[in-house]
Amino acid sequence: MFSILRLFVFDILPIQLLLDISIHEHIHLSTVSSTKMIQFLTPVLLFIVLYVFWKVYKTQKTGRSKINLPPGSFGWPFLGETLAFLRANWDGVPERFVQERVEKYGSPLVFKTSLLGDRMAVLCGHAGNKFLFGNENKLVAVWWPLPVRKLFGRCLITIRGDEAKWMRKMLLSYLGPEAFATHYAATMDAVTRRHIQVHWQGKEEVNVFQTVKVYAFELACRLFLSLEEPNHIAKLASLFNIFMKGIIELPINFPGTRFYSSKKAAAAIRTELMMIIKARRVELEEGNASTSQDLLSHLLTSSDENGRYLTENDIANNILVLLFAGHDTSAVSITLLLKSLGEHPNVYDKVLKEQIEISNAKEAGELLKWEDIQKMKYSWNVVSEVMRLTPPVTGAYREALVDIEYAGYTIPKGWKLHWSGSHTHREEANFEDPMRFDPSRFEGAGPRPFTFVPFGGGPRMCLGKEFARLEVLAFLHNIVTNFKWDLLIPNEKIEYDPMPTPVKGLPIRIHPH
Ligand code: HEM
Repeated sequence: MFSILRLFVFDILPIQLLLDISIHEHIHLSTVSSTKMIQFLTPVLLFIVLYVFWKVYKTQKTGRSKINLPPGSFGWPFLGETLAFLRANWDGVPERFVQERVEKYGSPLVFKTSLLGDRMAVLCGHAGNKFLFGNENKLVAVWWPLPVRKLFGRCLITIRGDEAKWMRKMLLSYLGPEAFATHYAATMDAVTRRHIQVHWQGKEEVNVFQTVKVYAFELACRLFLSLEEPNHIAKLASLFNIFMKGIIELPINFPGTRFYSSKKAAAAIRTELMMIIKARRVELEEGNASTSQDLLSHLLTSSDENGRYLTENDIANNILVLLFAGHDTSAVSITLLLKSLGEHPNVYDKVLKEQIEISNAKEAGELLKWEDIQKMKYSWNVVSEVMRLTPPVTGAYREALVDIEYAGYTIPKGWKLHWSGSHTHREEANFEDPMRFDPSRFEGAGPRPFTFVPFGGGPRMCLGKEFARLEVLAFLHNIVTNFKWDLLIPNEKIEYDPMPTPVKGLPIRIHPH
């Protein structure tokens, strides 16, 4: 967690840029004498001190300016209110940061703060979500912290405007509901069955999070790249674990830092992906692969209406993003789902009943179809209630493209904006008795628009929503029809790092039916 803090603190100062530029990869510290070291560091430190003073001056100046900024506080110099924000996450109640300020400033629709090293406006509640989701590319644009932008290169999440719209359309032609869900339900079911056979059957105890992380990665490798060979997947998975560690770190590209290792791992994954891409191109040309067998074939053979294709680099970078965005999110959702079902046996019984009805209507051994997924209504309400109480992605960020007038205040151009699903999902105004676990909230018309936003909304809504829905439901179907389970640590604490996970990974004891 301290790595996140360090990232945020350092992100305030462009020290990382300085270090990135001035400490070249080939300088080995051991060969530099201490005098030389002092000579080198003195101007660097001087620069930092001057920069710090300049930044304080600028922050205070903005605070005194005539612009009618939203209520709120920029907190401590440099740190802003990042510590309070992180503390709420560490305590497992991320919504507290927003709630305390909403109460303090008299229920505003927006308040100002300083987070992640930037001045920021937090837009509260469903009105804030509606405003941000509805103004993408007009008043606001998606924004990710520096290490993310540096590590991923040109891909969907690091580009904006028309180019991003085009790239999204290309990816959605595979991942969208019509294309994806209708064709890939059976493949997902087959992979899930195999996973359960290998990792669950014959076991007495399972650590859910560790196990479903393997499942989510294998599934993505299968559906994106048709990779099945266990050693190949394991090699990619281990590179991926190193890569993930640098995403929320100081972007110092120097041997020994996590960012450096992450960048190297990203380069190795890209090399691997490029080899797979090139081999596939040959297979497609020789008729040894089908155009619809997976995401890769689809992207290599699909063009837009003007005949424009994604480049091989674009494909490699976007597959990297999809593996990143779709890996832990699904694993977290499944883990929290199993936790809730372990805590609410009556809900488990109803889910089991629904899933057995679906199984009974099928031939022995027949795989799930899209129509079966459509029948899992109660099960999806349960998943939705789990994501309402503990959204795997607590919120996201945007950047103001112009000065924005909102709720009677001005949010200056360049400020960052934050929407918080974890706060909206627990507001009394949106959900009666919000802390109660109650899947029936999603029956009928369900929650009001913009009050339930686990996948975000608008043009930047989660691209993998259908993938995630299918994945979680296919897993749920197979797990409840095979097992019942007890939680080995009742009320296991959830920590956010940055996604919500039970602190011990949810160890359970499983009982086959
Ligand atoms: C339960 C699982 C998941 C949850 C809760 C989730 C949540 C989210 C949220 C909240 C966003 C929007 C962030 C924003 O407003 O900027 C997002 C974006 C995204 N998600 Fe997911 N996600 C999940 C699974 C997946 C999967 C399985 C994939 C890939 C197959 C995926 C790919 C993406 C991508 C590429 C974006 C960026 C879209 C863009 O910027 O245009 N997600 N996700």
